[in-house]
Amino acid sequence: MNNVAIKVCGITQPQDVVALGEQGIEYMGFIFVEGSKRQLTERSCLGLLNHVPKATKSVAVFMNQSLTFIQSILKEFPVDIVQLHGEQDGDLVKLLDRPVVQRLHPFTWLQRSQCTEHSNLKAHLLDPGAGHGETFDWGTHLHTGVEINLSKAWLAGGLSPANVSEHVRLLHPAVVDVCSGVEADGKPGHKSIEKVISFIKEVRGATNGSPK
Ligand SMILES: O=C(O)c1ccccc1N[C@@H]1O[C@H](COP(=O)(O)O)[C@@H](O)[C@H]1O
Repeated sequence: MNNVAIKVCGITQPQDVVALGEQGIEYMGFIFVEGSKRQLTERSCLGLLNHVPKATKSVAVFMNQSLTFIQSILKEFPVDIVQLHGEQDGDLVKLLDRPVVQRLHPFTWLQRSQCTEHSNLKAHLLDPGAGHGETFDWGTHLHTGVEINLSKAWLAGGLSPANVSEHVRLLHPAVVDVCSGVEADGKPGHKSIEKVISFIKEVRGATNGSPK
């Protein structure tokens, strides 16, 4: 089986960036969504990006925000990838000068016809929710006879150390993306490194060891 890369999202603490870097996480996500419990400001982000190792790609997450706002953040913070999480964000993909990961609800992705592709679209992120740990019942759809190939897609939605290996074995995504499932109890934006280590172990155990 091909291996699967890991994105840990919703990081707000410099010490978490350092610890996740030491664990060799491939993608780290920073949330600029207004109203999110993990929302970063221009100021709070400054101290975070400096600690991201070269081998790790940084991802800035936006949802239903203006092009002007997104560009103003990108000007200050040279992140590698933009994640557009809103259902209404499709038109922005081609206007950004960075690779874009575009979130789609799994139902939308399964209908395929609605998935317009642009040259800077890096991947679709299949997620039924927005950082609330909401899961999707992929099993039901796998048994309808419709071909499901997630090998280029990123997968999120309530992933955790307890369920990630079954998702990897069942769906073989390119990247598994986790936010709330590896947080310290009752502390949104603060990662539990024990949970992250256990998540990594489950992902690597379900594949061959290193990322794609
Ligand atoms: O985490 C948030 O607060 C958030 C807010 C708005 C849009 C996206 C958000 N998080 C993203 O949700 C997925 C998965 O989250 P979870 O593992 O189900 O909790 C991840 O891509 C985050 O970037």
